[in-house]
Amino acid sequence: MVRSDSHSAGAGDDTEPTESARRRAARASYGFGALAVLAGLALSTLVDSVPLAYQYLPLAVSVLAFGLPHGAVDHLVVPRAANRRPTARSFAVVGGLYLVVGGAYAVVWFLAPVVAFVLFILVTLLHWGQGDVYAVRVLTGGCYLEGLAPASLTVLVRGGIPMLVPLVAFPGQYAVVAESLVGLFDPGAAAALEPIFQPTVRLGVAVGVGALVVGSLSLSYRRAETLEPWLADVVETLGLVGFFAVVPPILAIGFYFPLWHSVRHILRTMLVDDVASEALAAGNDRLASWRFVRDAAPLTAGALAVLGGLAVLVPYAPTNVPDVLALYLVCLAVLTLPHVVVVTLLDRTQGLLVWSTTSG
Ligand SMILES: CC1=C(/C=C/C(C)=C/C=C/C(C)=C/C=O)C(C)(C)CCC1
Ligand SMILES: [Fe+2]
Repeated sequence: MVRSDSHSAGAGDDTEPTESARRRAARASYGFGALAVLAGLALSTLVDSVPLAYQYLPLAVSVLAFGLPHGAVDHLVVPRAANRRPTARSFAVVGGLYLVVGGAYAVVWFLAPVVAFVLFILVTLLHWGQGDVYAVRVLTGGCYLEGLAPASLTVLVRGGIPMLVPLVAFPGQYAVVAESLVGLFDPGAAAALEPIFQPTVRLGVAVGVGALVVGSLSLSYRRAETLEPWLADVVETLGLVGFFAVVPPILAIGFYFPLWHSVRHILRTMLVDDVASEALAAGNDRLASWRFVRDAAPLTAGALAVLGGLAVLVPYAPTNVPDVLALYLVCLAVLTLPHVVVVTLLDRTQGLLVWSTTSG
């Protein structure tokens, strides 16, 4: 099931991008990440005077820029990573997966929106954590994440920061967003979430996230052979904690989702695409980007059709900007569950699945 070269994520076979492509991707991921964090921090100093509706702007832009498109090449990535040509069958498998898993989860939103919302937070936590484990291991070269314990802790830390720090720091806005998502299906139901916004629960969450950060970074420190990747991990982790503790969450997620999570995944898809990877290695970012845009365009349109379908089907159609963005988030939720399956298969194909590594 797992190839023998799994430790080095496929090093030495011809599906592996050249080292210079990987380094260029790493630099781009740091650049966009720093942009997200610094822009968010800079803007958040002005945010008190900016109407809430404008805080939704970056999230709205992510519909077309990076966010929604980042999953729109899911039908191509696994065959490409395995050095196979995508076939009609592989398209059908991914299409069927989206239909069955996404469809079933959409039904949960209609029948039990509070359960669906909590699931959304948990799935996002695992998925964003999973994405950052890839980035730390492959882009930053953090070999210390091989093995179940350090990788799982880093998943929880990197995904827990965007999903849980805002709950501690901005419970009011968190509750408003939760209400607007759940309210598309059942306006009264969100009251069931009230306990999670209580001070004692938030204190527990804060202590838990703090312990995970300290535990995870100390374990990684002990396992790191060289200090540099670990230091980069520390800077990113603490930078994200500060970012989500200070920047109001709608704005924060609006910067993080496209410019951090999505950009990193898009770079990953470029590295498994021979043409884009060679272009990156040659410094031809335009060609690499064009390949991605071309590959992602059809299913980005498909995702917009899902958004349109949901707009028609939800019992309480959106009437204002926050509700439209709530609808977008529900659409993301439904598309993300099958996307997580594809990314997990990609992890497995690249020998990065935490429970398939043999060391540690
Ligand atoms: C906007 C927002 C929230 C939730 C955002 C989520 C859960 C986004 C998920 C996006 C995904 C899964 C993208 C695909 O990779 C919170 C945390 C409730 C806090 C208030 C602002
Ligand atoms: Fe993703």
